[in-house]
Amino acid sequence: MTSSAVLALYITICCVAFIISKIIISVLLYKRWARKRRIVEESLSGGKMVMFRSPTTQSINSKAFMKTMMKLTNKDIIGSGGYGTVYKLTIDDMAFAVKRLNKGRTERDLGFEREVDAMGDIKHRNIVTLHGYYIAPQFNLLIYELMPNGSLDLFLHRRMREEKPLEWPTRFKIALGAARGIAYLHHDCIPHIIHRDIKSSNILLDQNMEARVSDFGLATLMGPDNTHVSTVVAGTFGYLAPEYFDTGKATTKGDVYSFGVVLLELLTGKQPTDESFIEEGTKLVTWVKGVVEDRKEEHAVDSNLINFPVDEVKKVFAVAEKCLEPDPFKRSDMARVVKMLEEINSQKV
Ligand SMILES: Nc1ncnc2c1ncn2[C@@H]1O[C@H](COP(=O)(O)OP(=O)(O)OP(=O)(O)O)[C@@H](O)[C@H]1O
Repeated sequence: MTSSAVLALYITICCVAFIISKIIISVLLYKRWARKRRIVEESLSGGKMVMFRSPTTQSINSKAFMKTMMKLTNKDIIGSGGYGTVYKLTIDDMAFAVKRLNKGRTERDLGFEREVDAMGDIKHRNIVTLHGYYIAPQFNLLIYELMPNGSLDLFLHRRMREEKPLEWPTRFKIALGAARGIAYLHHDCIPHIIHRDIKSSNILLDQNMEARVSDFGLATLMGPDNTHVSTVVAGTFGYLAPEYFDTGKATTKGDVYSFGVVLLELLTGKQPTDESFIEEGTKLVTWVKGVVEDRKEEHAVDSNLINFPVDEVKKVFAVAEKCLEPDPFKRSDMARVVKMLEEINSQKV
């Protein structure tokens, strides 16, 4: 074969290979697109979307919402917990936090039902708003308002180096707001609601750093004549009231204890399960108790707090102690806790 014939053969082979590879890539891309479309259609077909009526959501089209939902990727994840993954979803310039719970494990399905039952009717400035939900054969979604400042634990314990620590007035505002939210659940909702998982990662912060109680996956509705609800022990280690381990009974006083632990986090900047406590064979609640008894509260205050009103901080330590009273009958209820914090607030100079 002449050299020009060889060259022509090479060029032909290259062209054919190029065209075949293009065809293969196109087929693969088409298959991927078709699979995605099928997933969207399947989830849209068997599912039911419910949006609660509100000025924010009335213009939202469920199909468009679900299509946007299906396009979310790992980049859109803003958090994840024991029950699901939380994504940020923006549609028509409105931002939502969408919690996706894969179906299959009964406790997750129960968590979803509890959350919808407990939160469906709640409207309170210190409780995160549930805008709606979606039920499909493979998964469930909970659609919340997005809290731009994330959760309190991020600010207290998982802060980036360059971020400023929370100042005392903000900490106090968060404490009072969270207390009002929990008191509303205990005293004003009918039936009363026990949250059962009060902790700093379930206190979210809006654009003004106002506290909003969230995550009602363990919440329990209390019948009108009940004082407690018997359950298996659930909740988060470090926040559970001592009597809960013995009795397995969820009561509003259990939430008060957990709120006391959150107050200690705000005051000391320490996590209830801080490694240093485990090494010393103690825990945050016991350590603070000793410090308060010795009247040395200043030594326990978060070292990130440079300027703080000593008297006010001591009074908040005293409120925390009332929440952490080991005997639930002697422990204050949430209405009393709000009152004590409001009194401290009104005495500010
Ligand atoms: N409405 C929201 N707005 C902004 N961020 C949110 C919202 N809801 C949840 N998040 C973020 O997602 C994280 C996970 O929330 P989720 O309620 O699923 O779990 P958790 O409370 O952290 O843990 P667990 O479920 O194990 O108790 C939160 O800590 C928070 O940072």
